[in-house]
Amino acid sequence: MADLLQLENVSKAYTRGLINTHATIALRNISLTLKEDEPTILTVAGESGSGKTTLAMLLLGFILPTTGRIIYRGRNISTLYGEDKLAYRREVQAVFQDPFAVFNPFYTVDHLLTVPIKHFKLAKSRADARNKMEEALTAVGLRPEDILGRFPHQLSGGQRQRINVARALLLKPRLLIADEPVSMVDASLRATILETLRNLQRDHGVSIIYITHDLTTAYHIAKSIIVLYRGGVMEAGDVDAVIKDPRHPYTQLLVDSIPWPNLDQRWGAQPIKAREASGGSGEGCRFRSRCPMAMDQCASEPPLYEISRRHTASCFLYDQQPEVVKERLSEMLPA
Ligand SMILES: Nc1ncnc2c1ncn2[C@@H]1O[C@H](COP(=O)(O)OP(=O)(O)OP(=O)(O)O)[C@@H](O)[C@H]1O
Repeated sequence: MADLLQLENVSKAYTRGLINTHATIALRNISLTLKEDEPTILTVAGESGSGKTTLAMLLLGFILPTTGRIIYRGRNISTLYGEDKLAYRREVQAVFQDPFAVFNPFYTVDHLLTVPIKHFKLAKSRADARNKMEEALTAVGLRPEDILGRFPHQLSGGQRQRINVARALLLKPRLLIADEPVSMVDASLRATILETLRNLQRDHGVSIIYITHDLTTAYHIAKSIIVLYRGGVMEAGDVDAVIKDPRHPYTQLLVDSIPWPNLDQRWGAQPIKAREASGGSGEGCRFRSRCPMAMDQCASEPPLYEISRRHTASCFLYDQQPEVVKERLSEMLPA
């Protein structure tokens, strides 16, 4: 089976200074393979400075590796020119962290979507262009009639990020580099965007490299994971296995640092009672020992766990302040 993408011992050093040169090794000896006929979601996880964005920049061809090769469908990307380079630019798309940054506030959404259509000559006529925009918006769960004609400030952060995904989808990419796509989006919208990405992989055959510092969202959507630390791969494998049973101390640290409200903690005189103890099953949730919600009683609004494999990342309690957790739990749990 042919490889879609292959990284062979890729390293990247940034050098500065002319006489006393100083090098920062941002990535060292990274190797990975994605198969062409098996669209998948691979997470690249790591703390700040571990080399994640450098990897994204390399994959998008914005910078060149210092050593090693990036092979896309059999071709070294640093040797692509002309039509081949254009095809690579079309087939490998990106969604970045900031859903606001790519929008020009003076233009409507239509403009953002029309530019790639024109640049890559994707449509034969205006009507065809309009159909393609509508198809892409529908594929990411947006209603074209609600979205087209609007200015960026008239949209929510989650809508803007899904429009970014739709823009990528217009180009029928084979590979999507999603660099922290949900980190600037409200917690309640994260699951929707992650679900959109998963649909892209499942229904449109797009492979996704999902870059994040957040292991819960990685666990949520990815099949496999590589964990970066100071530019090197610390651990790699099936996401379930790596997160449930991290072998490397750094991965253990990352897993242990997943924030979660301490439900043993007492606020005031009243202990927080686990709903599990009062009959809920909690089945299906990885954090059921820590979360008081049973799956059928999970109070995420809307009940996001339904679209997630586990309701960890999408649980609205996930990254709330203790005061909010206290308030919401007291509303939901029996006294
Ligand atoms: N243009 C550059 N010149 C010099 N050093 C750089 C440059 N870009 C990144 N670095 C360094 O390379 C290392 C990896 O940076 P990178 O941005 O890839 O990390 P990251 O994991 O994406 O971090 P974050 O999550 O904070 O964005 C860091 O030590 C960073 O300081």
